Amino acid sequence: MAQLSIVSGSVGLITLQNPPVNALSAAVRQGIVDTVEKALSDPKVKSVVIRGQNGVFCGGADIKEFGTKMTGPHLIPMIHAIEAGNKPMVAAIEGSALGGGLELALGCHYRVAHSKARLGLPEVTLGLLPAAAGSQRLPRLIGVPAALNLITTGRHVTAAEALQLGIVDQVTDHDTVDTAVKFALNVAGQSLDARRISTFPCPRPAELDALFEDAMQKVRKSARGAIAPVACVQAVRAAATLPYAEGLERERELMATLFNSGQARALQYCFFAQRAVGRWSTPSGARWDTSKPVPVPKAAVIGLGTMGRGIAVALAQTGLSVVAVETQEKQMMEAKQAVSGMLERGAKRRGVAPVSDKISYSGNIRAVADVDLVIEAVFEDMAVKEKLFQQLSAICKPGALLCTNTSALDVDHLASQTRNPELVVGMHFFAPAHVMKLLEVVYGRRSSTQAVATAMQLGKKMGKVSVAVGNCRGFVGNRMLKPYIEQAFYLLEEGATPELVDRALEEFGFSMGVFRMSDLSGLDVGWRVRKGDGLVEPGLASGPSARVRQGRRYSPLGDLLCEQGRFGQKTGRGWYQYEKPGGRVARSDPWLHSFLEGYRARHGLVARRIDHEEVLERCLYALINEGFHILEDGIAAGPEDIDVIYVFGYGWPRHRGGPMFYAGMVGLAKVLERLEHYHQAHPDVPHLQPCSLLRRLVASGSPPIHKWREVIRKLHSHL
Ligand SMILES: C/C=C(\C)C(=O)SCCNC(=O)CCNC(=O)[C@H](O)C(C)(C)COP(=O)(O)OP(=O)(O)OC[C@H]1O[C@@H](n2cnc3c(N)ncnc32)[C@H](O)[C@@H]1OP(=O)(O)O
Repeated sequence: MAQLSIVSGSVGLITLQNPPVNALSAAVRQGIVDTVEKALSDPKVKSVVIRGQNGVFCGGADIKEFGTKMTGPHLIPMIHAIEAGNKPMVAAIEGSALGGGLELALGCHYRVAHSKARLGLPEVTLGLLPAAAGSQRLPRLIGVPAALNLITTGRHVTAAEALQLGIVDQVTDHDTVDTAVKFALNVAGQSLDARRISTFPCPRPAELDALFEDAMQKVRKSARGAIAPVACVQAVRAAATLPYAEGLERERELMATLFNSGQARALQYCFFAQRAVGRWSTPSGARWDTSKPVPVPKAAVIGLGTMGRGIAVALAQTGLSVVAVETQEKQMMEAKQAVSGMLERGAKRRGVAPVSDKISYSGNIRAVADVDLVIEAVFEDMAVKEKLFQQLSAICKPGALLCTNTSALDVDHLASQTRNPELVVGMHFFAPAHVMKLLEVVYGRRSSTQAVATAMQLGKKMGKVSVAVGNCRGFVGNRMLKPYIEQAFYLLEEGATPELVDRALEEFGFSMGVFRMSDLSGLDVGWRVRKGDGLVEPGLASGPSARVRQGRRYSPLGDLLCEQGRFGQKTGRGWYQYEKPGGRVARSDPWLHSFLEGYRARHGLVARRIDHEEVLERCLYALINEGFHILEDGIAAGPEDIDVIYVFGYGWPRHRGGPMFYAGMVGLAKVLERLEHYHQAHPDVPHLQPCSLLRRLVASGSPPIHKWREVIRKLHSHL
């Protein structure tokens, strides 16, 4: 899967052939070994250009091969043979040169890149390090600080930055291969002594120890328990402190540890899961590859609160004309200012001009008459939304899609308020909507294939990871969050503190524990929902019935805090205390601790010692159990959809793969056994009762996650 031809009389042109990204599969590696050998031994060939087919240099090692038995030549000796060869080798980089792709290019003596190319060593994002000598060559080429930055973050750099850093020798706007061939003709016959990066001494910055300590501290802080970034620092340190061959050996050892870690498997699973959700399907038979989205040049956002502002910005940044509607004057004034600030900051970050002219504002809902798609982001109240959908149905042009940004309400009910329910879907964004990558596209019973396809495509255009999900209370993300939060409340009743619960979850890898998160998003949000559900009963201060609602265990702790005006960060008090309303730094609050003691005393609850293991098992397994119910109900098409939603929308640590992948890693039988144990201890908590799909999976031998769909399919065919 690599071909050699001779061009311009004396240049050997090697073309990697493995679409779509020319990943370095065993066949491609063998092809490179063979063609390089041929080119080096052919007296007609004076210099060589290596390029990739179809405008992509190389996307790196073939990730699909990672879980399989290694066959074919190894990358390190293959790249070494290129570097050690006695004819100049020039990498012609178009599209991407990532991971093993860039390492291959670093083995070449020269690199020419197209101005639109992207280069990087993203192995860390797959739980690995650049172990085809990338961790040893890159610091020798561009210095330790820059190499540390690229290798520990995995970020892709533009060709311009690569030139500035010294990764490439030339950038062109013209045909890359033609330019590289000319380059190869020019350097033919020249000495290669100064071009073999592995022979370069690694620049040793002053204060080397301090630099690495600082780098280590930084990655430990941001890695949230991921081990690959730490190993990356160690590998670069080896480059800076050891001779090349010893550094290479250290790279190999570190890689072996990472490769066999569950984290690498989890991160590689996430890579493919993120792509799998794009191949969506619905129970009605609608599919990504057979449905046709309609173009959406003009959209409207209704309601310019926090969510509406973010959505308007995200749409404008995608290039759509946006009509932003807000009926309250004060809110409109604040929104205009906030939106223009967001657009300016976004433009500055991306190095482009702000797109303020893309948004027009109106206080009149009739302004949406000619748009192709409306996203409603008004107050989370069914009566308000019902009325709005009735109005939209009358105002909008025929065929316009009506989307709701509700985070939990019934999309079918909203659709029933319109003349064309097939044009209604949910587009559930996450705050801040112009930043967060996740979008849940909620199809209702009557949503047309075209409506789902259009919302999915718009999400993709907006740079979102869009997941198609069915309609139910809370959809996927928020439905699973409910039992998780509920367990956290129960743990407080039983003797835990917010600090203990949050610490356990943050050590697990969540960006924020449940109580810090609740303080950030506002306790009043859940309070309003519980009120709407008829769960809040302020009169019931004590006695056993105070902790039972609608026939099941209920914790009124959140309601009690709200009754005290403790809404979290915005009021300066919640589960923690803050320096002032709007403060960000959570501090332990003695008031809260004595409040909890008083609460337990009032309800005859005796505090017991609760450890991190119990916090994790109860909170996470309750959430996972709900995930199995969601699969059983057909609300998510597969476990990947749930995992992507949790990783991109809920701060689930990516190196743990998502809740469903994590359940598989822990062992489904263990998850089942612990749920049974906790349900026995808390029979009044239905969320702890193991889902029958989990039982069925365990009974069928706990198949690997990619086989779950078969079990689910069988289950559905029996229903
Ligand atoms: C040791 C480890 C070493 C030496 C490594 O090299 S590890 C691999 C390092 N490389 C990467 O991490 C790059 C991964 N790929 C990407 O970032 C992107 O795919 C891309 C920037 C190269 C292209 O992006 P895009 O154009 O948006 O396309 P997709 O991401 O959708 O990918 C298209 C299909 O190609 C599959 N793919 C991509 N890269 C690889 C790979 N390295 N190995 C195997 N398969 C790869 C990807 O899954 C898509 O497949 P489908 O989903 O369409 O089936």
